[in-house]
Amino acid sequence: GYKWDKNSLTYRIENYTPDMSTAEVDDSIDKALQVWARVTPLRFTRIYSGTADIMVSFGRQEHGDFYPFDGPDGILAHAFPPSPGIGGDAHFDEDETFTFRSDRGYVLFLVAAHEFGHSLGLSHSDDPGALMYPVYSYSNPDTFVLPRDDVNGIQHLYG
Ligand SMILES: CC(C)C[C@H](C(=O)NO)C(=O)N[C@@H](CC(=O)O)C(=O)NCc1ccccc1
Ligand SMILES: [Ca+2]
Ligand SMILES: [Zn+2]
Ligand SMILES: [Zn+2]
Repeated sequence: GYKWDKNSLTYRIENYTPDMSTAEVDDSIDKALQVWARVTPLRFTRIYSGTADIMVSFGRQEHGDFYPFDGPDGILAHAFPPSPGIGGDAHFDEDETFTFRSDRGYVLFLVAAHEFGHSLGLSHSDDPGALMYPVYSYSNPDTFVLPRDDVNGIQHLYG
């Protein structure tokens, strides 16, 4: 389908990047989901075993689907639109350097928030200020506000 037919979704962090502490990864993923929960009826519950709607993992090159990663830079991550199975899952390229708050490397919170947009059914935006714009650009995670284009997009699906 093009959207989830339920508002309560589960997520599971399957593995961790060595670039950050586990607490920083957990916080980045949680905050990235909150970005979308704040403007929709969607609610996210973390589970620690079994299959979640949104399975979060780090991998490099060939990592189990037909979309191998490409080494440092280029593709940073990808996520699958809503559906059973791999739908909703978000994969992060382990050959990137992910960071918590620094502008050196890619801020995991920002990349994850973008990927979860895809996990919820959003495509890319042509608005250069949008989170769903195809190319990453650094912004301070502490002052991040979801741009209007993205709010409109997600509320069009789940508003
Ligand atoms: C064709 C897809 C698989 C490209 C892939 C992407 O959009 N994933 O959601 C990706 O990693 N795009 C790069 C840019 C690129 O490959 O040219 C990116 O920076 N995506 C992550 C991103 C984009 C905007 C804001 C935050 C994070
Ligand atoms: Ca890459
Ligand atoms: Zn993948
Ligand atoms: Zn994308």
